[in-house]
Amino acid sequence: MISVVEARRRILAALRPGAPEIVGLAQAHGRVLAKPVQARLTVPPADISAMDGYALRVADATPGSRLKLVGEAPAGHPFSGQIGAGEVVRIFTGSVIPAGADTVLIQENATAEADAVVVNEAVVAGRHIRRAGQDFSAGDEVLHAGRRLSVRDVAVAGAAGYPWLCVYRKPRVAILCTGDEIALPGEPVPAGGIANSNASMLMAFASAHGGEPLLLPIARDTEDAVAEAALAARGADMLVTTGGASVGAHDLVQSGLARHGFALDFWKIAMRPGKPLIFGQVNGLPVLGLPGNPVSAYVCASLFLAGAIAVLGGLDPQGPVFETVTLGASMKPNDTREDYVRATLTRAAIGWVATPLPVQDSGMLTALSRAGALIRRPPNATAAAPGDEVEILRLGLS
Ligand SMILES: Nc1nc2c(c(=O)[nH]1)N[C@H]1C(S)=C(S)[C@@H](COP(=O)(O)OP(=O)(O)OC[C@H]3O[C@@H](n4cnc5c(N)ncnc54)[C@H](O)[C@@H]3O)O[C@H]1N2
Ligand code: MOO
Repeated sequence: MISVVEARRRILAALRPGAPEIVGLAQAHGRVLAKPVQARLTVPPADISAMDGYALRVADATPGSRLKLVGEAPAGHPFSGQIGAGEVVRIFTGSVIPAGADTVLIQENATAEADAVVVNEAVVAGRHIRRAGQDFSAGDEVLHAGRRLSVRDVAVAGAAGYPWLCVYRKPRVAILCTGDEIALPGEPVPAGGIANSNASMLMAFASAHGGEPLLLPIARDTEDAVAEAALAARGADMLVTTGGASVGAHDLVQSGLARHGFALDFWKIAMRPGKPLIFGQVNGLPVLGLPGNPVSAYVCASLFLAGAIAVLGGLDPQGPVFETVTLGASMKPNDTREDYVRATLTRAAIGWVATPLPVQDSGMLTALSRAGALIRRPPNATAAAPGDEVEILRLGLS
């Protein structure tokens, strides 16, 4: 059995991002930039006023002086002339500073008359002026390729003059649930059967991590059904299966895929839950074979599928982010498998406290849903006591 770290390394090393595509700016949110954004515009485009008031020369702005009003320049309508000695132009926030002016007198510090303005407060040179290019200049690389675009990045690209962006395609994640006993939620359940919770869980998971989920029909426990489903997955960027990963006579994922020349990379990892994880390729399509137990499938998705979707979507490989918190209850020594223990996460005076849930069965979805974190127990970890430090993977919306 290989380690969790080695399994992640092998999966991520086998994946390449799909082709880039052009999408509208708002749709680019959450996508990974395939080409850098070089500003088409300079922002601000010229020296502009940050306030409503008057543009003038600082030398004229002595308190009590009466200056001649020679024009008005709203934002978007620059003053075409030049400000001379003793002159002011009415300006507004966003107005281009007229030629000849070197400062701004805010309107609260001036008295407006019909054709003149009286200065009430002294003014400092350059005050309230945003300089041309203060944010960026045309040609500057304002967003680098490989960046996952935040809402703020979308605003930067808009300001830089882009109506669309070139981003990596959302990875298409085909999801295949196997088993004679499962039925889609809402459909009649066979005797002794259960509702297929893995399908919707993995579809939501794939979407939350930037993928485009495609649900294949359930494959019953025959090699034929699995082989047929593998054909249906052609065109996807990854096939994720659940169930049929273990050693039972009805665990047919590998043998079904073998009909199409399945090239196994690894099977079985030193992890609990998630031991029977499968990874390989069928005709160049990466296949991640998750265990059927819903908790095992989820934990494997968190540790491997999230990173896989990220790489397929154009991001650099990166591991899950662990935090160190305080343990809330004692834990027994661990065996040779890396353990991911479902735990509640509470905020106390000492900081975050993770307390293992009493039942750790890998079929217990309610415990998984109540958990706020997975405690990572390294292989062969010694017994732990309340107050010890533990590493956790926080469980958020996904
Ligand atoms: N003799 C051994 N038996 C098992 C071993 C082992 O090493 N030796 N490993 C165990 C471990 S660990 C796991 S994990 C499971 C994984 O088995 P499979 O991937 O083959 O999964 P199934 O047997 O098909 O199903 C397991 C369990 O999960 C339920 N299931 C399956 N699909 C779904 C679904 N889509 N939605 C909800 N629940 C699902 C299924 O009904 C079973 O109860 O194997 C152990 N056995
Ligand atoms: O590894 Mo299984 O995934 O323990 O339940």
